[in-house]
Amino acid sequence: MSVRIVDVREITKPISSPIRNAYIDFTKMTTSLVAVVTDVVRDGRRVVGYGFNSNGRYGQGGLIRERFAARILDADPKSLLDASGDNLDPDKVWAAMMSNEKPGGHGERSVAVGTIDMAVWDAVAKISGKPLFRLLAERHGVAANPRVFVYAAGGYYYPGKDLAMLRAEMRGYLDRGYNVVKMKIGGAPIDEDRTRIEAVLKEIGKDAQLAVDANGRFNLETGIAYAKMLRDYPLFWYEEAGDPLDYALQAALAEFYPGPMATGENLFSHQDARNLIRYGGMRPDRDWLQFDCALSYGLCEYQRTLEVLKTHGWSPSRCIPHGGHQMSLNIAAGLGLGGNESYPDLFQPYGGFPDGISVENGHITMPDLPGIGFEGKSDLYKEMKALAE
Ligand SMILES: O=C([O-])CC(=O)C(=O)O
Ligand SMILES: [Mg+2]
Repeated sequence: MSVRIVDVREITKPISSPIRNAYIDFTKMTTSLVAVVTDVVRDGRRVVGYGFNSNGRYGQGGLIRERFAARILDADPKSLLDASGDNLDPDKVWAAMMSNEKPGGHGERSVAVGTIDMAVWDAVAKISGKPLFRLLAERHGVAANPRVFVYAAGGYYYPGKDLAMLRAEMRGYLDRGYNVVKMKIGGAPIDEDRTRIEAVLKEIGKDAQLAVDANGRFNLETGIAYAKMLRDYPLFWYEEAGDPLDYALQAALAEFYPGPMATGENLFSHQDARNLIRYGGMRPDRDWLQFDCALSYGLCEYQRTLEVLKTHGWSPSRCIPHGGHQMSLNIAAGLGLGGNESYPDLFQPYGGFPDGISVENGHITMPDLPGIGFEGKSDLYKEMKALAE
């Protein structure tokens, strides 16, 4: 059977909203939607793999069109196949994309590559006729676990939002079955953030736990001041206190914050992840790693990151990726991650779960849909189909 990538399409879509974290607002946020079109037909339909670049970085149309899609389409189709010749080899497609790219200084090419890589894995799993999480578990010789922990991320700042609205938002997440919720900090003075945190803790009581996210805003002094304030509360985690690349700051914070900390969503390669593990003082018994494959060269690279973690004594169960997309849900279910982020009210239609999947006791159960499962989410699939079918 011949398998050939006949086209790689990209369109940049808005995912804008008036929300703000401590570092950016999302009024102009976009994402790249990508389709990898193959010549394979399954159940009477052409197999198309889809991907998008999570959130927080902008659309990558320029890089995708000028370099990464072009290299795939220029490659000898046979050089992209696995040993059986019956399917694509994601690592070979990845290598074709990255030919003539120097190491280091990852910039945003990791986002462009991660977006295409998601679409390639979607196509590969669809050609195999399997859900991606089952294909991954088979490849790694581990048992898949379709039940995945998810938490509700929100608690953003936005114009006119008062404590009652913040509390109502968090109550809404509990009502939908979540038992861990997340809110932003660092976008207001520390006393105001303390009041916001206390309001949320009062609202959620014993029903749930609260994580807080500073989005890399703090210098060492402010990060420590917040650590001293936050350690009064039983938080699920204290996230991204300082600049994502300031490993010494992250390490210093551990002296002031005995509770769990989380970071990694803005580290875009296995080399950066390794530096965090080597120099960031992260503690494998309690801290959390949030690398998002869509932003960081995709699942081919994420598997290398998991290898790095293993070498340094970290379990994949300490990873709860950023981004709230179905790709990371598949990795979590297939390779035993600790769970995945979700944004119940944001970044639609891109984030979230297939239709009919509900959160129960902070977990969802993956349906057995071929590929990543985008076809099961009708609002998202409508956008995807318009690009390629
Ligand atoms: O506000 C953002 O950029 C998203 C974020 O940090 C998260 O989901 O952890
Ligand atoms: Mg974050």
